[in-house]
Amino acid sequence: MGSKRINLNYYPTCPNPELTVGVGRHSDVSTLTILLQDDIGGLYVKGDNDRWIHVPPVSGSLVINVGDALQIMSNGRYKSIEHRVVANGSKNRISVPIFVNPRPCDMIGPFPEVLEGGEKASYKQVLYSDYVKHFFSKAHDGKNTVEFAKI
Ligand SMILES: O=C(O)CCC(=O)C(=O)O
Ligand SMILES: [Fe+2]
Repeated sequence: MGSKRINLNYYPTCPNPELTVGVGRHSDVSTLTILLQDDIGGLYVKGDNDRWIHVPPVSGSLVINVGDALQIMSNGRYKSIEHRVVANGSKNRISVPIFVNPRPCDMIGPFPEVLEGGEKASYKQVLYSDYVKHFFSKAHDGKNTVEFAKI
């Protein structure tokens, strides 16, 4: 299913990383994101107790992040991961995320198979392009975008 989008992210050295937002906290709108990062580091995910956990670069490995579309389609079984990027004080950083997305024209909502045992839907059907438009209509705001699809 769907469309793929590849971004090439370049984070130049930042003399005052503590005063700068690399990428603000957000969850991706994808189903899954496959991320290649170089050896600099700076990606953090939100863990239990709202603690930020650094995702250390591991040579030859990819980071797989769950996105909002999969959270919605799985009726919350899989939770999208909130993450952010902190700039580096002495080195440039590059990352290459591949966002595996539904197609813009797809309606997304909990899969019928997920609800067939009588589970109540937590999300409504939304046009994926509307969901993405909503995401880009505002500043990054943690996991608030998914509220757009909440019942
Ligand atoms: O640079 C990274 O490690 C992550 C970038 C990111 O979160 C994004 O492009 O959505
Ligand atoms: Fe992201």
